[in-house]
Amino acid sequence: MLPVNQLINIRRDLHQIPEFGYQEYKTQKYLLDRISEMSQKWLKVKTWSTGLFVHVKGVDSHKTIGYRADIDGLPIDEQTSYDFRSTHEGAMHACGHDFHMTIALGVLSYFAEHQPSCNLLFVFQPAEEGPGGAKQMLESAEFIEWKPDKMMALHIAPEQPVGTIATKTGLLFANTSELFISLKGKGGHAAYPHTANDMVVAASHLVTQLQTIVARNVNPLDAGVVTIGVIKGGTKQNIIADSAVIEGTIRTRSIQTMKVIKERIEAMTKGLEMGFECSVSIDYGANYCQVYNDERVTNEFIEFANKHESVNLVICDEAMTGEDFGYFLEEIPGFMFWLGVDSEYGLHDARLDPKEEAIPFAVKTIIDYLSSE
Ligand SMILES: CC(=O)N[C@@H](CCC[C@H](N)C(=O)O)C(=O)O
Repeated sequence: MLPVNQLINIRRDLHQIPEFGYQEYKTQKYLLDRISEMSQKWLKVKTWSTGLFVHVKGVDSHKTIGYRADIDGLPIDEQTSYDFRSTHEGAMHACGHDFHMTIALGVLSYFAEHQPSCNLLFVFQPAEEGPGGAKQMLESAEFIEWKPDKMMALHIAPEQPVGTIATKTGLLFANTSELFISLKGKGGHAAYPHTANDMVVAASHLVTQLQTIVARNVNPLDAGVVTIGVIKGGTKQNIIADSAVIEGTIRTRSIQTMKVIKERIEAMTKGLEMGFECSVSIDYGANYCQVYNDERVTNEFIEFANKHESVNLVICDEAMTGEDFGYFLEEIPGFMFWLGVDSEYGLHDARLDPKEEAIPFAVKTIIDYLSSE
């Protein structure tokens, strides 16, 4: 296994160069450089867009296990006091993908030295935060050639202590849809509101109305989320805005509820068009299917984790987070789990502070798991 200080250095290097979906050029080069330092005896490396596939030939080539790590960062201005803070202004690894990549490299470097019993396929996937890379990688010729029989992935969990692995069978992460709404009205002088159709007022009404969907239209025994993360409109305090945009995300436990929420959004925007004499367009951006852990494969992993003396196994509840890893699990039995990293601040927070002790713990645990296969 790579020495702990090398793993930490890798994480810190990656932390400094977060890049957005399909712009992960430096990240891809960094990963290729680290992989080129490993023994190549059993490795085959293929780039895919800004991501990578690394195939490790096992002693017995009849079975392949896929291990996926996502590689993109988020548009967040980092507010940590690290001396290895992001060097890319306005970008941060605030969802732990620097951890995910480091752990994958740590596991890969071990199996580059110790031939695994079955084949392994490491998938370094771009654009998890959007617009999504899993579906495209899944459909690629490289993936089809090396298609795994089982897939696994992890995600850091700030709220769990180091040493914890949390997972469950069945639904783990929600169905998601991005939401982009664009409003067009008529601008004008702030002193002449009767001559204009103010899109700041219309957008404000719509944001408030959208909040009623989960409260009034979703079965309380089911669950949904409509979060608006962006509202933009206007150019100056004394000009009535002729346009506005609203951006958000929808999360549901079921595909049916996603349909209900989208229908309600469409009905509300139609009402807004009439009420404010404006035009509204909706774009649902990237949609991710749920992450659904296969019962048999997940139970086998749970059994392994239960027996592993250094693992604190937690059977957790599902979460409304999204993950395009769900697409892999639609086709291939597998599972995802949360890795405890004990951060006071959560995912997508500019102060996210995951504890680096979680990295060697994860590398060792995953090596042990894959070695037991
Ligand atoms: C684990 C995590 O935080 N994943 C993201 C996935 C984003 C999906 C998409 N861009 C959206 O916003 O709907 C999450 O926000 O849950």
